[in-house]
Amino acid sequence: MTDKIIDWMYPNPLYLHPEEPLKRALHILLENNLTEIAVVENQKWKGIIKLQDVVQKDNDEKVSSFIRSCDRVASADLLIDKLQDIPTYIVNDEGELIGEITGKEWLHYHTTITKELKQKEEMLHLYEMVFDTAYEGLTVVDDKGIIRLFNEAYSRYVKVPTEEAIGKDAALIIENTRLPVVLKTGVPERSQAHRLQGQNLVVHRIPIWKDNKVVAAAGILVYEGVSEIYQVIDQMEELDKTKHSKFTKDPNKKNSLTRFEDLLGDSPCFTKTKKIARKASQSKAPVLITGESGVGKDIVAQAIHNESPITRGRFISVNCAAIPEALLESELFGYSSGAFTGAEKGGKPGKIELAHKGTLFLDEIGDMPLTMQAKILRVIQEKSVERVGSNHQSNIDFRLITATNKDIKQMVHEGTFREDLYYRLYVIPIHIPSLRERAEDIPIIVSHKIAELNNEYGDRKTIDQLVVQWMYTQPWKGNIRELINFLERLYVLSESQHMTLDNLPDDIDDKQRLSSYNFLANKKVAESLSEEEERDRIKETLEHVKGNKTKAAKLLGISRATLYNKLSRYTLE
Ligand SMILES: Nc1ncnc2c1ncn2[C@@H]1O[C@H](COP(=O)(O)OP(=O)(O)OP(=O)(O)O)[C@@H](O)[C@H]1O
Repeated sequence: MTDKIIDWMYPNPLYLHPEEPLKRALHILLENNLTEIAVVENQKWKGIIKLQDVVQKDNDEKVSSFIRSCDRVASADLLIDKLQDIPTYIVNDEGELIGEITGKEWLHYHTTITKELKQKEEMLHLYEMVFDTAYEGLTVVDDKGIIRLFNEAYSRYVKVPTEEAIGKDAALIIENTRLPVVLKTGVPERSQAHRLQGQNLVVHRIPIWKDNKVVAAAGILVYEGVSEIYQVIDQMEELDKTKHSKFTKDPNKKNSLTRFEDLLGDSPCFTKTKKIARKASQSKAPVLITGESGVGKDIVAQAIHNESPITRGRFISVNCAAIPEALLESELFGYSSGAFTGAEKGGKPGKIELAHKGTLFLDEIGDMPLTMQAKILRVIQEKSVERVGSNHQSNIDFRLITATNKDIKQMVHEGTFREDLYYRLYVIPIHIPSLRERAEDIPIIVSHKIAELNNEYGDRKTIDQLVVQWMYTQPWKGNIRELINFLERLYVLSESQHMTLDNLPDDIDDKQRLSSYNFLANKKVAESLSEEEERDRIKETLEHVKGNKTKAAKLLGISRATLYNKLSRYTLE
């Protein structure tokens, strides 16, 4: 409920027609204990008549002769606390009477807000108590770095009384504080070691974003002493061990692989996606993951497999768009020896066979040719597979995850995707929202990526808040992949330790910028480049990363294999 009049007014006010006799007017006024009443003709507001004007008059006279104008008229959009007097008549833009605020509505509004205020006060008191009695040191600084909140625990750590700290610049009160840096960068710094009063502590520094701007930052000192971390880590390892034994999985098998906690982002829409994916991992039902390119379909599929207590085999991934149609069948089904000229002796198992007891991930399923769709459908129905050139059927048991950035339902309507297969795949649909729809996840992704890069390059670079703000405004058509490629490029190219907007290349305008960064991943851009231009861009990228092909492929947004192909085509090796 807002404070607007529309939410509080009485929508069916009493009124009279100008042609009605005073007799009726008097009757209504006296019966309802009113001193005035509205007059309306053809729904249009005409004014009011007052009891004092009509009380001694001839009862057969008409209401129209006694209408007075009245300035207690307001629109329904006005805030109720702006009203000067009651009763006030609510009239819309067409001049129609649509409600009124009398003493009754006014009282209702006031008792409600008083109650709400009281509840808020109680909540505030509760927050204050939690804040003050928390075991962790908590502080909040405003956008200028001035301490606004400072709890008892924090006061103990820094040995400055709370009253003294409040209102002071954090840099003067907290030794080596990095809260001003977090205010500047807008990027959270979690679980960082910090030395305070000769004591090693672990701190979190969290920027608080509002309307695309950092408005404050919170500092949290989590542990009394670093040694406690080791105890916590030990406890966590214990917990992990019991979890693995419960699921009787090989604890080393999937440890280094993607898990749900590795999926960065806690925006409401992405949290929902993760929740569905987590549930899906506990069953064997087929999953169909949809979402634009680069949103994380592949890693969500991996997390589902890795967290599954059921699929103990391998995660086998096949990109249906990347394999030429002629090879797809032998890739998926394998072949027997002598199936065709050049076939390996003893034959070769296909990806479906390799996924036995594990997960088969068919990426870009929308690009699977119709003939192959029929064959896959048969495998799903019969749970058996036959290698090309053999008539031996092997039973197989696998969990199927498919992904696409196409509208498969539309493809079914158009007849390019089999309806029966669609319904086999569409059991648990998981949609991953685009980065545009969850821009609030950008800072956490940036923070992780920069920490990773710092680790990799043995550096301590930071990023300016304006760059993060600018990131909020970008379309990120290539989603997370584009964002992390962009960050890596910015990191590598920036010569200063603090990456600012100045480090963005200025030879291209904003719109082109991002598509140019991983230009080869973007089909349209790649197609529009001449061979010479493509060669130059690859050469330039390789020079920037000092010949490191893995990094070059990442920056270009292509696989290493594609990069090698291009290098040999352009004789750049
Ligand atoms: N939530 C996330 N947290 C961390 N990294 C992510 C997240 N989502 C995606 N990524 C990273 O972004 C890149 C692209 O992700 P992925 O390959 O899974 O996308 P995709 O939707 O399968 O793309 P495509 O449709 O082009 O195959 C990968 O490097 C992946 O690790």
